Amino acid sequence: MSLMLGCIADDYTGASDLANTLTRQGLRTIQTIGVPDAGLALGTVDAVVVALKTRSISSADAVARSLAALGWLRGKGARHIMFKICSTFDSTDAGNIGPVTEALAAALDAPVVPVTPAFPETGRTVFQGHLFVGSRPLHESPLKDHPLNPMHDSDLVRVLARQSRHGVGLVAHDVVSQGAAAIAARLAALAASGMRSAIVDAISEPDLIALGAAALRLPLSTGASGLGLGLARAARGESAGTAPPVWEAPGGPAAIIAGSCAAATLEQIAAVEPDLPVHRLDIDRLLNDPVYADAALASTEAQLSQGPVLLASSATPDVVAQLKAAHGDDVGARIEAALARLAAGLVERGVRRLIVAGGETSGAVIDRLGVAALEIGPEIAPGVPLLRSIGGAPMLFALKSGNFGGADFFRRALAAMGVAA
Ligand SMILES: Nc1ncnc2c1ncn2[C@@H]1O[C@H](COP(=O)(O)OP(=O)(O)OP(=O)(O)O)[C@@H](O)[C@H]1O
Ligand SMILES: O=C(O)[C@@H](O)C(=O)CO
Repeated sequence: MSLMLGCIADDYTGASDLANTLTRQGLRTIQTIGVPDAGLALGTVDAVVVALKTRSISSADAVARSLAALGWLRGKGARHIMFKICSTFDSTDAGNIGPVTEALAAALDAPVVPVTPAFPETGRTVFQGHLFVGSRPLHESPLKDHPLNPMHDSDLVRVLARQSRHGVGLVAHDVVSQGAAAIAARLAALAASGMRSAIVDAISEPDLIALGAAALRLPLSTGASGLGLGLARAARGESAGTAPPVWEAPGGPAAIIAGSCAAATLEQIAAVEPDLPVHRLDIDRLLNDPVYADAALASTEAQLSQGPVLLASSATPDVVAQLKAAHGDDVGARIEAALARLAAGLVERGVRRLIVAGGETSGAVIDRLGVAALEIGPEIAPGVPLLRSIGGAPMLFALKSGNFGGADFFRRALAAMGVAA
């Protein structure tokens, strides 16, 4: 059986966000962690999202890993490839959205690649090539303070052009609003004039549905979950979707690990603090004192038998800036590794329901736990589904993108896992 859609995601929370959207649009979807081993039983699926951790690595590595994922998806007969990026276009001038898109396009012989991070359900819209987060342009949103890739330019044609070897065009909203045929004609005209990719405006679901129909005729598209919605609608027709599965909650305690410093995550931690133990980690000690992590784990043990526990490195932009100045630019990666070790320690202590906040943090944790693939369950919040591991003793997960979810996200996620907080 060939796949309707083969997707390559540049981080793990982004992958589960896309898998959630595809599932809700009626495509049977699974998320794999990296390129699967030959032994992974796929079952009958319409779409596979291969989750990579390539958003913040060197562009050469990101290209190599994405091409490996492409090779596997083509082996499964994927009819269209979507490269899933962040709805806030998280990247630097060195990449990786441009280099990976161009490498995939070359491998697929794609004449032009439509690119849009629009995801109106979570407030991300693109108009005249400018990305808005809610009512603010990207460069005035909290993304200007991101610890790994602060975003200082809202003009995505300009941002993508700085990362690309070929010209970048724009399919503006006046064209998008005329529907799929008009979008396809504009993309073909841009290709004829030498452009190899184009930012596509989208401010609403009808825009995304029109874009999906135009994009599906091409071999490759790049975007966030809104593009996924459009592609799924086009691939699947007007299907009402499949009912989300109901899973029996595994026994064992629940815990939350937060490595995201996004404004939404900070608010979510504060909101749950009156109801459960919150360990705000001392980053200097976490990075430098070999016994600190063990002591932190030991102090959670008695608490875990009473209810969920939250361990957080999350900090405000001023504290993040101080830590980067004191420890260097790789402080983020070192914190991720420390949080992943803590997550493994929690699992050794019986935790079977785990919520992780932050895409890079989720990548480090899921890799450390050796999860091979994930099934997609009911939606907890827009862009965040409940997940169940495939292979081995099942665990439940929620992998939350930094800026997703309302103030009560952790309570909702725990409830979805059968835990009262
Ligand atoms: N106190 C801190 N100081 C500096 N960096 C931190 C601190 N706590 C966490 N970090 C790092 O900040 C980065 C946060 O990235 P992560 O992707 O996990 O969250 P996010 O960007 O909010 O989420 P997403 O990518 O899903 O939007 C990680 O590299 C993490 O280790
Ligand atoms: O698109 C988004 O915003 C998310 O799925 C994500 O990728 C954040 O890491």
